[in-house]
Amino acid sequence: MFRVTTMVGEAEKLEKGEVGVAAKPGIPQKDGKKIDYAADFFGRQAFLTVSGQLQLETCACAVGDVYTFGPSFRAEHSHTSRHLAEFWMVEPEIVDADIQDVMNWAEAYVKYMSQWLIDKCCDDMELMADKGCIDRLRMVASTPFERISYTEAVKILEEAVKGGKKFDNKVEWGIDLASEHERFLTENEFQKPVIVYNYPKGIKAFYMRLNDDSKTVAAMDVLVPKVGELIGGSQREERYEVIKERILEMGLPLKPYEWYLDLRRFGTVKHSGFGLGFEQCCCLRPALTTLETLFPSQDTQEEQICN
Ligand SMILES: NC(=O)C[C@H](N)C(=O)O
Repeated sequence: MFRVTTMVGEAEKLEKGEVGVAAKPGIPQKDGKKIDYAADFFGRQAFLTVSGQLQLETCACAVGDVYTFGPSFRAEHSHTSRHLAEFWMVEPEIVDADIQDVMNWAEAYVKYMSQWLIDKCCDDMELMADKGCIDRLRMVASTPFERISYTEAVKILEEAVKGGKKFDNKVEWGIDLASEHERFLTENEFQKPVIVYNYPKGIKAFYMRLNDDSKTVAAMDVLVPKVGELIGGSQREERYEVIKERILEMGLPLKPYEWYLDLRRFGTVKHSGFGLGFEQCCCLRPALTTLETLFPSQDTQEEQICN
């Protein structure tokens, strides 16, 4: 019934220089206003989706709870243990759900998968997994996840720094948490999965619902030991005027989002969703600690191009 497609028309306009790219920092350019794909992440023009979320919101508003499971792409080098240029993501979109509901769903889902693996694959894991793996899964399946706001998370990290803990990345309210901070929270501070919610609006996407303080958005990340971020999600901004303002505030053009804005313009419903990184999820399980070891044929920056 539904297929996520890339916005080829928009990409063509970008290539012809019909969309003002000059205003966008970080996009390589040639001849003044055309995009220089040779200097871009994949070295040539590529049509890749980072998420099916916006289209999925349309489906959810029409037919109720929905999900997709498919490939997603990020312009991230695959040279570290945590990033892949291509990965698979499970993305549910849930109607009549707020940030509390979506945190409950995410926690229940991770617990369910962990328990399922314990019940069905214990023998396999005993054969191939590291020693702590089954215990880790049991802990994830049975322990209530800690829930802290981003502001509380920053306070904990600042206290740790005062106490002598050294991080490579700066800890400051308003800056995104780095992997090392996320792992500190889940592995050292709480020693169990942690859900961090209410992030500063400046570091999150325009579609996340603005909180009453006008500084934070109803976003949440689920962090788990050994992996860091496993899930990212949010309550979606359903108020037409507010989301329009957020798009403009982030320097994005309104035109490509008109169809998305229609979902608010002509009446709407409270809804929320999340994305679970499938490869990250697999790292929680067996003894494989890097994403590359899990997927021998995974696509990297050099290899990945969809024509
Ligand atoms: N469906 C989601 O909320 C996931 C989010 N759009 C992402 O790409 O990470």
